[in-house]
Amino acid sequence: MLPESPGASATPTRKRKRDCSVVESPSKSSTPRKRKSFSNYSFSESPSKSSTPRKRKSFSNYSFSKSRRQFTTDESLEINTFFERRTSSRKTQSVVEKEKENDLIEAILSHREDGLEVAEIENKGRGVIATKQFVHGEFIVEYVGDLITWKEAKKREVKYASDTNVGCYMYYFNSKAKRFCIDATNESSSFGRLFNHSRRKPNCRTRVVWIGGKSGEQPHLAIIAKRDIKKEEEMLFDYGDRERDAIKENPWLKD
Ligand SMILES: C[S@@+](CC[C@H](N)C(=O)[O-])C[C@H]1O[C@@H](n2cnc3c(N)ncnc32)[C@H](O)[C@@H]1O
Repeated sequence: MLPESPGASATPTRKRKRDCSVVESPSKSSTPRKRKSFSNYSFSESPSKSSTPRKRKSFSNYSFSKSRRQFTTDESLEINTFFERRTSSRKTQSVVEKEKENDLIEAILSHREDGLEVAEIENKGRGVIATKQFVHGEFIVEYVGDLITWKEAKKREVKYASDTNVGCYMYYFNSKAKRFCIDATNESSSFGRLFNHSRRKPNCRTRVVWIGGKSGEQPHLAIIAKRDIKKEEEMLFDYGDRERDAIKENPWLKD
């Protein structure tokens, strides 16, 4: 039995960042004395032109009175019209998270399975090896199988247990307050069902991804890189089974 790996049901935290729009503040050193109170003025020209000799300027929104040596201006205009408004091109955390989610959905729907091959692994039977590098957080493959209820899964387990030639490919998990199982017992060409277990040094983890379809939204299990993975490494995730009886029967669950 492959129960939900730690954290599989957890909703990723999304930290909100404040809006990155900034209004550039004026540089004090370049400000001529007589123009000190900016809040009363608005200029139609950009700050870069402020070094132009005064005589040549033709400001449309204010007039300069020589006698009083004061500017008068249309005060209804805002200070922002003088200072160039800059908007940061950096993405907020929520935008980055949304893009990652969309990438996962795209990878699942397109059945992405590249960069993997099956190999015989000592004492484990078949396993999956990386044929390319994966970066931390990258989608690797979907754990494909029948999506069934826990009740149905328990029934199937009884049936499978009666045949010693049938291995265990049931992945149990909770999501959105419901309990599910993906049964990948039937042989298929999908790599996900052949990932072996490691509790101590897993390089992959699972993540539940809900995708809408004809029959409504359904959970999918994406296997993603828990850290950077080198070519030739075996792909391993933590099956999460901590039950004493299960460990007694399958001592490799401890490793
Ligand atoms: C989901 S299958 C993985 C693919 C399987 N090795 C195969 O050849 O089809 C799970 C089974 O693989 C074996 N297995 C997984 N991880 C193992 C490990 N760390 N050590 C030994 N056997 C392992 C166990 O027999 C387990 O029931």
